[in-house]
Amino acid sequence: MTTQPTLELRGVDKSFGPVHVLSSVNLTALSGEVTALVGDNGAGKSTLIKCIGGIHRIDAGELVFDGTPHVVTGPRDAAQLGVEIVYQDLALADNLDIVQNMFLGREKVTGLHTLDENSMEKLARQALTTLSVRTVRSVRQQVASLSGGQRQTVAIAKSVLWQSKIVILDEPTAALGVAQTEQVLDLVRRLAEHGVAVILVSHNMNDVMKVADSIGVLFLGRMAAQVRREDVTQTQVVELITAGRSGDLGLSREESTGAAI
Ligand SMILES: Nc1ncnc2c1ncn2[C@@H]1O[C@H](COP(=O)(O)OP(=O)(O)OP(=O)(O)O)[C@@H](O)[C@H]1O
Repeated sequence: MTTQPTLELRGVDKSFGPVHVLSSVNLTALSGEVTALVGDNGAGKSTLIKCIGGIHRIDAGELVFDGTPHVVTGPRDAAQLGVEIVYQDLALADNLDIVQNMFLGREKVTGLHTLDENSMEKLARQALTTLSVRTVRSVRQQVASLSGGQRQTVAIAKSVLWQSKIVILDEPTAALGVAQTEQVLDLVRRLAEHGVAVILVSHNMNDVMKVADSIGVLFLGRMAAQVRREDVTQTQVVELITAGRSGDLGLSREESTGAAI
């Protein structure tokens, strides 16, 4: 039985003027799975996620959501399709508390046109509970007082609150210590277990091998291969990242473009 991907990229091209950044990129992300997106500096990862998030328009190819091709016209359009990107710098407002951050720009109001604090507080707490988050003491805590791991937790829980279908995490553990990294990786898995298609952009091979179900490797703007995690060793993934091919896998750069997952 084949499962319909939540997101599929088919032959995506993107250039900036004369700079050809993405060439014929294919990628598949399934609901309930973590799809890692890896590649060396400048391979095109950020450009790719910005294309999915509607920040860049693709030049050619298709973005297919739940089986239907869609021209993503901007970030708002992407959000309506259920895409949420959690950037490394998080874009949380330090001077606001957790509830205010989770509802920023999308506040709930009562019939009397006042902020519905009770309902927002309840929903924020529910989102954290859904992900079994126990590290945050109060949803009324100011974000400035949270640790790096707790901030990631809030940013990820926000995607649960807004029922995102595709959550793209950009280097979520880059600034974290060992214990907090473990907590965030657990959270990434739980997010996928809730049926979200998670795309994890990471340079950290330990993280990738620990949580990914599938790994897409970009090499100089081409998808060198997308492979199941259980079918590869870390060494093979590193080879794909650095050389665009892995002899052991029998995948050449040309042959493997769009390789089956
Ligand atoms: N707006 C732009 N104009 C011109 N070139 C760009 C633009 N954005 C990205 N590039 C180029 O596209 C290539 C891919 O960059 P991108 O940031 O997508 O790579 P990356 O894989 O995310 O790298 P890193 O891991 O270092 O963040 C780079 O050569 C970069 O210089």
